[in-house]
Amino acid sequence: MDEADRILNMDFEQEVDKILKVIPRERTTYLYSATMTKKVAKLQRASLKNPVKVEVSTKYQTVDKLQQSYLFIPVKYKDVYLVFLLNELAGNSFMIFCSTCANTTRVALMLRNLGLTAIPLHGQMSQNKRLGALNKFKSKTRSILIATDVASRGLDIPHVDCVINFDIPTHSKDYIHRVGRTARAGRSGKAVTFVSQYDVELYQRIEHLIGKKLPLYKTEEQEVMLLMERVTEAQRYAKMEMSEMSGKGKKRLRRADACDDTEESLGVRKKFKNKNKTLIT
Ligand SMILES: Nc1ncnc2c1ncn2[C@@H]1O[C@H](COP(=O)(O)OP(=O)(O)OP(=O)(O)O)[C@@H](O)[C@H]1O
Repeated sequence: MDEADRILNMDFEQEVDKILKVIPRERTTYLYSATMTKKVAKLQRASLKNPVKVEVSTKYQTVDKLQQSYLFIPVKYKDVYLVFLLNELAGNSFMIFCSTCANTTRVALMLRNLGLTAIPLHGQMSQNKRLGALNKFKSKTRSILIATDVASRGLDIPHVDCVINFDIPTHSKDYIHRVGRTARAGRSGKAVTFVSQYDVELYQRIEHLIGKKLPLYKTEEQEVMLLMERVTEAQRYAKMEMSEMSGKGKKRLRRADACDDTEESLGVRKKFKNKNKTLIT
């Protein structure tokens, strides 16, 4: 059972029970995770007999080649700092994590309005669309994947250079999984976590979990603010596109993946495209 601590959560109760019913009682069960649960109630669900635990380390660790930092910024400037960071680190491929499907879509639209090749991936998309998004990112047709925690585990895409926690993870263990999407198998990578005035406690929990204090990602505020006007305009168009989509979604009889149509050309984007130059050249 891979990502066992997640699979043994009660939200997978029905699926796990179904599987346990059809597999042999006499078996060897292996549970894997970078963050294995110690909760007996959860482990009981895997029906273990005489369990043996093997661990690489007693504390949660991130790899040495992962360069981690954080940005402490007011919540209202998160978008502009994101655009700044993507420009500063241009040429890399990014995984950006958001906490909700709606924010994933919004950020993707906003970045696309600025000419950046961003694609969303979240749980409200059909499996086909999820695979499509993933393939575009894997084949480097898109250099920015914006995802919810649906993409925080298990994905092995070696070329990911940088993980950005745009919304801080609410469960600090998810931090370990998210940043583990880069610096895989001996490669190096970067992870930057956005910390707003509302995230301080959650951030402290993360530092406690990984057992180290991370450095601040250095930026010049004046330089970042130069982007404000263009970002504000891109936000405005993204908002219009979001409401255009929700209208469209209703017409389509609530298709589950309606909010993923960021790839389809919408009237709003066409109007905007001519006005705005690509930020990353
Ligand atoms: N012994 C090894 N030597 C070199 N590369 C390896 C070795 N074992 C695995 N790899 C490579 O490391 C990458 C990560 O492996 P894998 O996806 O199995 O990791 P994982 O521990 O399941 O990661 P996660 O749980 O974070 O998704 C893969 O590209 C795999 O080919």
